[in-house]
Amino acid sequence: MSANADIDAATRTEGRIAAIRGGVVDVLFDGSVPRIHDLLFAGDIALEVSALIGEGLVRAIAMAPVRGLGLGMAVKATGAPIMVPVGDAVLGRMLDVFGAPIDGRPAPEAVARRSIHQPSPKLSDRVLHSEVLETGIKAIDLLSPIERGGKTGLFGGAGVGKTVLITELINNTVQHHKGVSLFCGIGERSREAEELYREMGEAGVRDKTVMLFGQMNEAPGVRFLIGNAALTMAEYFRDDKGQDVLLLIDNIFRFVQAGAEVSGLMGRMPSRVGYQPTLASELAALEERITSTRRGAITSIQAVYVPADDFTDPAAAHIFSHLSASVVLSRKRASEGLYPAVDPLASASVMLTPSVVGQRHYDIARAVRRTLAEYEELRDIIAMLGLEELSSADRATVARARRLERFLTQPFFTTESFSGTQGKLVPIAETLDGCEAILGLTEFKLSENAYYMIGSLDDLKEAES
Ligand SMILES: Nc1ncnc2c1ncn2[C@@H]1O[C@H](COP(=O)(O)OP(=O)(O)OP(=O)(O)O)[C@@H](O)[C@H]1O
Repeated sequence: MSANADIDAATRTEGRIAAIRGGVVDVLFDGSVPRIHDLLFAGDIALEVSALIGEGLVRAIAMAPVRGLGLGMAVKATGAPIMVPVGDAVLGRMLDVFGAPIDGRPAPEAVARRSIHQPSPKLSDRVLHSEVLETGIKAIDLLSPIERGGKTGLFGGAGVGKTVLITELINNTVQHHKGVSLFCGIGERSREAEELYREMGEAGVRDKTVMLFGQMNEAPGVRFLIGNAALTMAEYFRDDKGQDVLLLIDNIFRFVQAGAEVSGLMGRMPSRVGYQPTLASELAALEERITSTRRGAITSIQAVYVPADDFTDPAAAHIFSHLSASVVLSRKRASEGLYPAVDPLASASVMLTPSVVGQRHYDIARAVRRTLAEYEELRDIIAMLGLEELSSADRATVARARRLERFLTQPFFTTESFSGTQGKLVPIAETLDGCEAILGLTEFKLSENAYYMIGSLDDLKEAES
């Protein structure tokens, strides 16, 4: 090849649209061909290269509705992937997948930019913590303690309280968190984004928080990549500044769903239950970046929508396998008004061992679970024969279990406006004392309802007097 041809190829970075199918655009380059993940522009519509077909043809995903595009239109290759701003300048801001502001304020100036696609840390760089992040939420701290530097999932079907719980966790933990917090909204309602931005401002924590949104009205490409954009910013705080990062994601299921949409648009054959064949590797690529290294920790809390309340759903099952703690929200509890609707038998955490939480906590948590499990078994008998047919020991178990169930409900700060009850933060020591006292009850002077929506047992005493 002559030197001339080389120069020619390097400068000829313009292609033409060869096909448009939904949000997928094929572009033909007759000079140098862009690489995977390169950013292209057709007018002002951004496209990300996601497959190289051969003979100059690349397949790209549109990051916005493709209205106005036509065959033969010119496409510019930028020669680089999507780059987002990193650094302290993004703190206090609400940004999109390109790191552009969506809070109505000017773009952060003079900032370094990094590609949203980064490898995950090497296995040898990763560290394991065995420290618990206390949330002040009784049911979680007792039964499914959150690992500092680990990944926790909040699982639940539609409308069982995932968003309320994640907002409450922000309220309870962001203020006390020493490092920075990052909120990543994927595929949820835009209204929730606005509410959160306002709440963060009111709570006075916006200055150490970054909020990124790729909401449900946006293109699948945006929803698919917004998590990567958030992680690039989180990695900067972890690796360059050595800070601890609290990463909240609502909702990681929407990432998998966006991947399925992209896969369908790309013409790939779907796999189990209609999901993309690449589900496991796509999810692992994102989840493996959420790790703690010697330089800093990323603690992530991820809301996980469970389609049709089916926990065997491939997306839910795959997400589950990446987590160190899972808080499962149950529809049955929500329908009984037992909020937060944490299912005590299905929720679990690797932190719940005597060596991490201590023998007493471990024993109390087991006793609570056992009592509730026994009550579950007795429910059928009660339904068929009535409570009177039970032995007095079983009746006492039922009485204790129903009081425990109610004691594990809690008024939230974030629901004050519609529940009318003041929110309560309960230290784990008081949760343990309360559960221990209820487990030891032999006489039941107070009604079950006395235990409903209180903080610690001290509130009970107030109600008594
Ligand atoms: N802790 C709580 N206390 C009182 N009410 C609650 C609580 N959690 C949830 N709710 C009720 O349940 C409703 C749905 O909660 P939320 O929006 O968090 O559900 P979700 O699981 O995120 O739903 P979706 O899948 O639709 O996003 C709330 O609007 C509220 O009425």
